[in-house]
Amino acid sequence: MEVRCRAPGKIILAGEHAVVHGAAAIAASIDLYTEVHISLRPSGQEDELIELDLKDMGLNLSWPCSQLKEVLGDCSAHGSVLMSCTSEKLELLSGLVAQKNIPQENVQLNSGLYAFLFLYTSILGYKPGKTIVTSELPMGSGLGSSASFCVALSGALIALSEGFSLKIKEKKDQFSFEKNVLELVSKWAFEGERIVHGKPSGIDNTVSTFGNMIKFKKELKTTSSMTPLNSTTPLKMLITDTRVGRNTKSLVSSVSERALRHPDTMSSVFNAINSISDELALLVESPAADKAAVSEKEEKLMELMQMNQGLLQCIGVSHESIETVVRTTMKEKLVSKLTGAGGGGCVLTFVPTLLSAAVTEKVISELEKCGFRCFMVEVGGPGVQVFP
Ligand SMILES: Nc1ncnc2c1ncn2[C@@H]1O[C@H](COP(=O)(O)OP(=O)(O)OP(=O)(O)O)[C@@H](O)[C@H]1O
Ligand SMILES: C[C@@](O)(CCO)CC(=O)[O-]
Ligand SMILES: [Mg+2]
Repeated sequence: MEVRCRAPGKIILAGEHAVVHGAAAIAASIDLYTEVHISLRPSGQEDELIELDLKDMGLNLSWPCSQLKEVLGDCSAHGSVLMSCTSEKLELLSGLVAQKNIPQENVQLNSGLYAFLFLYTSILGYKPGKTIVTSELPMGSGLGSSASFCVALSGALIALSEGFSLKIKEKKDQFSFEKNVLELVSKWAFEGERIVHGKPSGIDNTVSTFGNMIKFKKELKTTSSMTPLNSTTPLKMLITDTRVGRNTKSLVSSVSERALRHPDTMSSVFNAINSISDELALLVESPAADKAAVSEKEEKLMELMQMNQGLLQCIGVSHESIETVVRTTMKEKLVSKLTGAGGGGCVLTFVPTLLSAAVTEKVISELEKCGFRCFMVEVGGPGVQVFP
């Protein structure tokens, strides 16, 4: 039995970090994917293994099923029985990963490996199998690499878990999950994200699962709310990867610490970001009948992105490299903001409909001279997809 599943990365148009503290945020999927292929091996043989092949990194790891069972104990694994990783279990998982002597330059991978072992054994138990992962997303750069990894993995595992029927999509060589199964995929991925991030809001796994553009709000006491948005005009975004490494977990906790030091001030900033997301959601869905209306809409959108970037700087998650992108693009009156956790990573630049190709090329060339990598993305494609 085998299955292939892919899930997209994302951009956040407004509201990152504030969303962790209850503000609304707007995110959209992009056309860069993480793909997970799992083939199960027949059980009951000797030397059964759970293997993980991280193709992009050239890392091939495996754990004997018997060892995993001995360390993690018996479990009644099933895709429909959602569970969280306890701190005791995380400790056991870290022991299992530590034995693999991961090269120092890949040490940031550890949390992804804990998430892999947790999701695999919680959903499929100790069934032997080989998982191959490839990704088009730069890892740890703000484009949701962790969420797309967790969503693609959870999707593939659930597709292989007993009792889940997949619906064949008309005319496409592709399967889709029923809506309630999609919700389950997103919830499992959230449990994986908790291992990677510590305190995720859930926006990244939600947009990677459902795709398109969403407005997301984490209700502090109950569950989260997700509203799909229908953008009436195409949004073209230039992404600049500053190549400055950062880690979402530590950036999220640095914002929480600042919020503890200045509760009233930070709460006002989060409220302001919430208003930006509310306004942006209305704006993207508002009709724009002619060129003048499109330009007016784009001006407003750029202003909102600019204000959001200012507030992100104010909560301490910008970075010299991000400010360089903001200044460089501003020379051509283009607005940029960080996306995802900030601290380096990727920056979004809105590309207005009427911007000439010559100006776009000039901006890209200046950014690349700074050592950054630029690429265009399609905004708002499909979410998780599963292939037989
Ligand atoms: N393809 C992958 N294979 C294994 N682990 C991965 C993969 N992609 C991401 N990860 C895990 O996720 C970590 C990066 O997650 P992190 O949340 O810091 O960045 P991001 O998701 O790219 O950005 P953001 O959360 O700001 O959108 C990696 O260090 C690794 O542990
Ligand atoms: C920084 C953050 O707001 C977005 C990361 O893409 C964290 C989260 O919401 O989980
Ligand atoms: Mg992440």
